[in-house]
Amino acid sequence: MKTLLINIKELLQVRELAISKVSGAEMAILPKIDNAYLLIEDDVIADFGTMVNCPNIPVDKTIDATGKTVLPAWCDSHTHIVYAGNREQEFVDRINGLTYEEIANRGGGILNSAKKLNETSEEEIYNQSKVRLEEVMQQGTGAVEVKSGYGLTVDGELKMLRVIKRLAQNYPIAIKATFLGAHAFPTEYKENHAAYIDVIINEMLPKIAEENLADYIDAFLETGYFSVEETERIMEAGKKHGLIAKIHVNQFTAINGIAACVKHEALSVDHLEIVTDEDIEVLKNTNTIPVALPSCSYFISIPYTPARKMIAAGLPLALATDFNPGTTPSGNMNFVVATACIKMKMTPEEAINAATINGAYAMGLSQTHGSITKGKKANMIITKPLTSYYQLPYAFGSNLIETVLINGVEV
Ligand SMILES: N=CN[C@@H](CCC(=O)O)C(=O)O
Ligand SMILES: [Zn+2]
Repeated sequence: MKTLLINIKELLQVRELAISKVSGAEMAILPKIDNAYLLIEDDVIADFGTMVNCPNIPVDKTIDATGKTVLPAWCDSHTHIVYAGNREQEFVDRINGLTYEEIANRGGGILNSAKKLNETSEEEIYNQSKVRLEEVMQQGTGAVEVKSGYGLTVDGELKMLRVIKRLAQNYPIAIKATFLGAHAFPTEYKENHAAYIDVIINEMLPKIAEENLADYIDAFLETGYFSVEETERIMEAGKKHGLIAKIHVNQFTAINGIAACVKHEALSVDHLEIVTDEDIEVLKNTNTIPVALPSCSYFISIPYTPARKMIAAGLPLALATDFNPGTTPSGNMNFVVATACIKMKMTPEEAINAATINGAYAMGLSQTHGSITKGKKANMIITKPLTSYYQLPYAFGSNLIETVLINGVEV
């Protein structure tokens, strides 16, 4: 099957050579071809260039993209798409003055979602989650990481990971699964953290490895959740089962967690709303990518990740949604890109790099996703006619996407 896109006004994120990520000043550069064509063969990008060199070959389908922008589909490297029910009541409680922390201390928050998840059947969780997955695909996401972490019991965590596996089998979008048993301490382990960590390491992890249910391991490294030492135990145990770390850290407090993640060669450190100079220093010249989640900052009114400071220090930065029922009930990467520009002062070029190639890197997919490169998956967004790609973050409330292709097929 051959599909030819012609007359593309702007073809963005064109990388002749596959790169793994962009860092620091490189993030301001978004290579593009004006008046371009792009050839898709089956599920991969076969060729692209300027219209003057457009091949005159028989194809199965031609898409005329006059006036439109084409760019790689978003790569959302941090989500909790699989959950049961919602937390609308906590949303209203926060409007009425309670904080996220106060709600969590009353048994709400993650423990509220865990209760709902353990009371809901696997089939029902699958049905609720697939609606969200279908929605984010329509919004231009072509690769996504999904975490467990609302089970907090052996059965609950396995149930979540099996749902993620089933979604990966049934949908064309690339899905990476992350085991987040260390998301919160269940009430019965509140006074005995070591015992819950033993359950994670000795009961959950071996079963997850046996069924090959996860690619990565995560923990909520935060004051009141998992300490640096506890998270180190989790990362070490994960590594023994071949699971690389991607860690929630520095959401509310900076407690030297990032240094521990770098020491354990984490692929990514995510949230980073609170970042110290030492945290930035320790990330320099490492393979660990920081991931910012601006719609979480927006939704629960916490600081935004200091992108300017991090990029000025030469660091790479990825953007992701954090789609979850508590702090970010939205998986819309278009909103994330716009909010990064509006609130974090990232340029459109930096934000698009962060949401495509760097997002792909943050879930180990940059060899196949995140740029317009021959041989990569034909995952792309075709916009409505735009004056320029600046409109994507500028017109933040408009749906500017006309078509989404995943593996070369319209979704
Ligand atoms: N911070 C930890 N985990 C999620 C929120 C969990 C929840 O409130 O359900 C996050 O990334 O924001
Ligand atoms: Zn999260």
